[in-house]
Amino acid sequence: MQTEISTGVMVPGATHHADTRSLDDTILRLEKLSVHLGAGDHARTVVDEVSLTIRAGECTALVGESGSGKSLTSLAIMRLLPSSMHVSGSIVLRRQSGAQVNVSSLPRSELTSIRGLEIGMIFQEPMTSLNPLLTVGEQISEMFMVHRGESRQVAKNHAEEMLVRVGIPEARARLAAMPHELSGGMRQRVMIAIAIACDPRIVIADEPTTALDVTIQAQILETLRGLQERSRGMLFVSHDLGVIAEVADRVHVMYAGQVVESGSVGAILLRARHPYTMGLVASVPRIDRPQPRGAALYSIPGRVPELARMPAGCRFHPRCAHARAGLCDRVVPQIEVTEDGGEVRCLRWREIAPTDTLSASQRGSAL
Ligand SMILES: Nc1ncnc2c1ncn2[C@@H]1O[C@H](COP(=O)(O)OP(=O)(O)OP(=O)(O)O)[C@@H](O)[C@H]1O
Ligand code: NI
Repeated sequence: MQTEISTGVMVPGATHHADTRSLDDTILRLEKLSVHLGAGDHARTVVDEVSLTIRAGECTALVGESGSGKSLTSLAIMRLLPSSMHVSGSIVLRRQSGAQVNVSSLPRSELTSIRGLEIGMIFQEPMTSLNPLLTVGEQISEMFMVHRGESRQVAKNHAEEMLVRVGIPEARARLAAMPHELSGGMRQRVMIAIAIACDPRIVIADEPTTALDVTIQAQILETLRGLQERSRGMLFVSHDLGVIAEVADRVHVMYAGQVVESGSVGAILLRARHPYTMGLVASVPRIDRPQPRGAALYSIPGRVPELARMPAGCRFHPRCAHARAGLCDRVVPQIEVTEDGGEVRCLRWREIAPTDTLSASQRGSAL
């Protein structure tokens, strides 16, 4: 059932950022992208009408707990979903030629002209995405040989340049290294080199630093930030709002397959409106507010619901301290646009929004 009670402006879909920037900055736009699993009576929607924009020079982030649909959203863009899934909605890509295509309806034969060339992808675990039997030089060179038709020697020189660009020392010698001879951080740099070799205008990074220790994580984030200065746009996926705060310009918070809030990174961190976002913010360790020794960080009680047992009304209501019986357990909240151009999917956001999320979290766990 759809909502009949409105606490504010109702907006179908999530396409109305109060944004003054030129539309020409847009490289990729998801319009109500949904991912469906299975067919017939057993069909389930695992990603539900996600709309977002990736712009040149900007990093758009997806954040949310495990199982919220972040990876499926990025795999859908790359057309890498398992065969048991299909999508609805559109994935509009402005190609380097200027032509617009809907990636979701592109014939398979044209996908090689998108992957690597228009969109590069970096995954969490480089060991599973790198070929263990080829040197890193061969794997980077292959991008130039396949996509640009370069000779082996020219491609090798370009591969060396890429290693330098992603901060790998002794690049010439490293070309001959096998993936297992490199540290986790170096392997992730190789993955980045492969992803950006053909200068794609979009890079999708799905948990690119999750497998790395904190120091290396910071270095990789620094490298990724450096790559963004140009006309490239990034989609950055992470469950860690602390990492997101370091790289993102805009943030979309996902819960149980839906975007529940979006906004600038500043608005999300300082003026979260959705109780779920407030919980995520309160669970980020803060350098300027050290935890008392032995004190655990706040964590949101409960778990993300299973697909087969999606709660009625607001999907978050069973975990929400602000949920009101008779309302939140009955009425499905729609996306509403906030005055600062953000979006929020909560029936009570106007009543509960604190002036400052930090003061809310400082008050303790009472969200
Ligand atoms: N191949 C699959 N078959 C069936 N269900 C799947 C498959 N892959 C993912 N799912 C389900 O879809 C939902 C979203 O998964 P997804 O991997 O996108 O989550 P995520 O937000 O990336 O989580 P994580 O932080 O753990 O990577 C989950 O409930 C998951 O169980
Ligand atoms: Ni994931």
